[in-house]
Amino acid sequence: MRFLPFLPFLLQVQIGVAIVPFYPWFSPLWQYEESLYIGPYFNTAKLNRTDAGSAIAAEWVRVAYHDMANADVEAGIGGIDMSIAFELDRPENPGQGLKDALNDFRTIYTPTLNMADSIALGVVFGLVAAGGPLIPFRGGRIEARSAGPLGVPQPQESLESHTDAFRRQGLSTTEMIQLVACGHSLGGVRNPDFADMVPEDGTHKFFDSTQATFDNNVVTGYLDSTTENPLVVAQNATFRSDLRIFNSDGNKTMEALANADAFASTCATVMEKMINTVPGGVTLTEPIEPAQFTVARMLITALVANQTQISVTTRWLNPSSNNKVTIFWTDKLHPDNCTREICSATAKTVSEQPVEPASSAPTILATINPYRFHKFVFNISSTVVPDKFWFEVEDSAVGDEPFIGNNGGQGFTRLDNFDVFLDSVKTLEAATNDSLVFVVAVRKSNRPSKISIDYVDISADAAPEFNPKIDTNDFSPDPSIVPTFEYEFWTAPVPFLFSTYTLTVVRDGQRIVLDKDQLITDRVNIL
Ligand code: HEM
Repeated sequence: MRFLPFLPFLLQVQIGVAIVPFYPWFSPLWQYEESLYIGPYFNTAKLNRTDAGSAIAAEWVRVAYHDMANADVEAGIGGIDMSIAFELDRPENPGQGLKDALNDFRTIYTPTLNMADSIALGVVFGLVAAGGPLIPFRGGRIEARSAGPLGVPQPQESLESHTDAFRRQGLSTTEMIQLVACGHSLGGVRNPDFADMVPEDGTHKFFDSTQATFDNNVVTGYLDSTTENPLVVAQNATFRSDLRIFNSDGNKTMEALANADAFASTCATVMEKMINTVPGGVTLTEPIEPAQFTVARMLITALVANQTQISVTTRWLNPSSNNKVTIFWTDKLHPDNCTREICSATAKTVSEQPVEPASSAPTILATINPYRFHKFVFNISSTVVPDKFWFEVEDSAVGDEPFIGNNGGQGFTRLDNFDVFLDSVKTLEAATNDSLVFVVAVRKSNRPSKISIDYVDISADAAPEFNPKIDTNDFSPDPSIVPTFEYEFWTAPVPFLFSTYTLTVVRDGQRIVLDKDQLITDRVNIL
């Protein structure tokens, strides 16, 4: 499977006097930005999973710490790299919570937003969703392929062993106290995992009374001795690791965290340090900022009357009330016929945030960064070969001249000028069958020799357990679907449980790879 080249640097555009980041269409940076601020990959409905007892955010934060905790920063070994997926049978990693968290990330896997980056993003989303601070997200983590060394601290260990472990992780004693207090703001201790501390079958003892809210009650309850945190008040003193850690500097650090604002900003700093701890040789991107202007969801449909329908959505940050967007395109075969008047369309529908279901983390991020979406739906003749799209945004924030959204000068192109596109997906009405049929439209005048789909199979038997697996199927012409004037239709089966896919088109010995974002369809045909 081939993906577009990685661009670790930050590109910029000027809006009025402000310089804002720009992420090229379909680049990994563009995918990170979409994941962070809109969330089509990182399905945040998972934050509302109800089978956990603890807040989902607690599971996401704990899995990140357990992934990072065996790091040896000086030796450049370990960090956030998903090695935890290979370490779940160790006594230092007990609990269904770690597995459930990894399962959440596995089902949204893409090669860019891989398991290691998802573990880090889970902390960003988890904290915000629990009312905590927004920490910057950098992408670029690399997945481990095997287990790392032992090294996750356990409650029965001594203070000295904890201090050593945190030093190995690159954290001072003060940072150890801060990170433990911040982490233990969420969730608690579970009976099946630590029956010595929580003896009643199937129960939890939370670290504080607000286990789903990221606040400093865990600190204030400890300081005024009202806490029921099992790691402070466990009957068996051996398990009181939080107590030993919290008072290891005479409570100086805990007293500073008693101020709610100081707690939020300190936690943002140490949690960011935690998720940015990566193995030597891994370079993270700059923090992913909200883009000023971006384009998503280009849907293409072959209509019977020799027309192709295009639907595409743009997103504009901090819109003024007079904000208006127009789309333009070129026609590769008949450029002279394609004037500004003929080859342009205005937005059909306009929507403001929030676009995601209530209470999901991207909604919160989007509230901080208000967007306006413009959706275009228009038809062009199927004989047109559109090789470039661009947008003009009129908005008083950018002055009298419109902002030209042309993807850094390249235009928004599809690599194959609409010669192959995903037209629809066939499925059974009840989602009980085990495969879908992908239908691609193929321009008859430019038939490829081969079309295949690589998809990430996330069915439960992937091995190792949380490691997504990539499978390939070939398309073949399907005479049961009536061709249009320009297009015929090819089909290939894909199992229900996939997270992402790319299409490879081979023509004249050349391979063109289109990824999922260039291959979206809203059309689902019932078989
Ligand atoms: C000496 C260090 C630490 C020890 C001994 C320790 C110990 C524990 C224990 C025993 C549990 C209960 C787990 C279960 O019942 O399944 C727990 C839960 C948790 N820990 Fe820690 N922890 C430490 C550091 C941290 C750090 C640094 C973080 C994050 C920054 C963290 C985040 C969490 C979270 C969020 C939970 C709740 C999980 C849930 O409710 O599902 N811990 N910890």
